[in-house]
Amino acid sequence: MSRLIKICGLSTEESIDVAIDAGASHIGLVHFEKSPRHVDLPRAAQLRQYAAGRIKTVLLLVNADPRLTAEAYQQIQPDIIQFHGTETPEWLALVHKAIPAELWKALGVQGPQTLQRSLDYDDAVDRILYDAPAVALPGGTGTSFDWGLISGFDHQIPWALAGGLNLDNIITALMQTNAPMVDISSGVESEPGKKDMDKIRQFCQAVHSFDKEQNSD
Ligand SMILES: O=C(O)c1ccccc1NCC(=O)[C@H](O)[C@H](O)COP(=O)(O)O
Repeated sequence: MSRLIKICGLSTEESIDVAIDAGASHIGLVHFEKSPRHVDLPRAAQLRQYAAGRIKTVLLLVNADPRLTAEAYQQIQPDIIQFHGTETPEWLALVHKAIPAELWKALGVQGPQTLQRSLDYDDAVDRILYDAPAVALPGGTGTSFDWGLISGFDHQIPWALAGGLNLDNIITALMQTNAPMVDISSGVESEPGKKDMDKIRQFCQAVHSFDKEQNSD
C-alpha cells in the first residue's frame, strides 16, 4: 500500500516543489480569510497553475455560498474541493452535480456519533477527512482527536486522517488507524502559516518508511 499524503495550507512555489519532491500526493490551498494560511483566489489560481500536472491540488472552502463556490472553482480549477464547514450532504450533492471536480468533506470528530454521521455523506462526496473538532478555526488547529474512534470503523468510501499529526505521532497514528491518507498542516510549520521545508520532507519520509516496512512484512 502506498499511502497518500496531503500537505495543507501551502502559499509558496517553494513549498509546492518540496512537497512534490518529498513524495506527497496532494497539496491544499486554504481560501478562508480568518486562516493564517489564507490565499486569495488569484494567488490560489497561480499556485494551482504552478502545481498542475505534478501533484493534485485541493482547494479548501468553509461554508462558502454557491456563488463563491462556483467562482472559486472557475478561477482555480482545482482537482478537488474540500469543504471544511457545516455543509450538509444535500448541499454537497447539488454541488457535485454542478462542478466536475472531486469533492471531499471534513468532519470534526467529537465521538462515535460523528462516524455515524459521516455515512450520510457517502453518496454526496468522494472522500471523508476526519479532523479534530473546530476550536478557534475549523481546521489547521494542530489538535488531535481520539484515533481509537476511527480504528476498526467500516468506512464505505475513501477517507483521510487529519488533526494534530506531526513527526512525533505519525507512526502511532498509522499503527492505530491504518489510514490510507494523512493530512498535515501545523505539524510541518515553524509558525502558523509558515511552512518548514525540512519538516515537510521528514514527515513524508516517515510515512514512506512506514509503508515500506509494512509492505515488506
Ligand atoms: O489550515 C487552515 O488554516 C484551515 C482553516 C480553515 C479550514 C480548514 C483549514 N485546514 C484544513 C486542513 O485540511 C488541515 O490540514 C487539517 O485541518 C489539519 O490541520 P493540522 O491539525 O494543523 O495538521
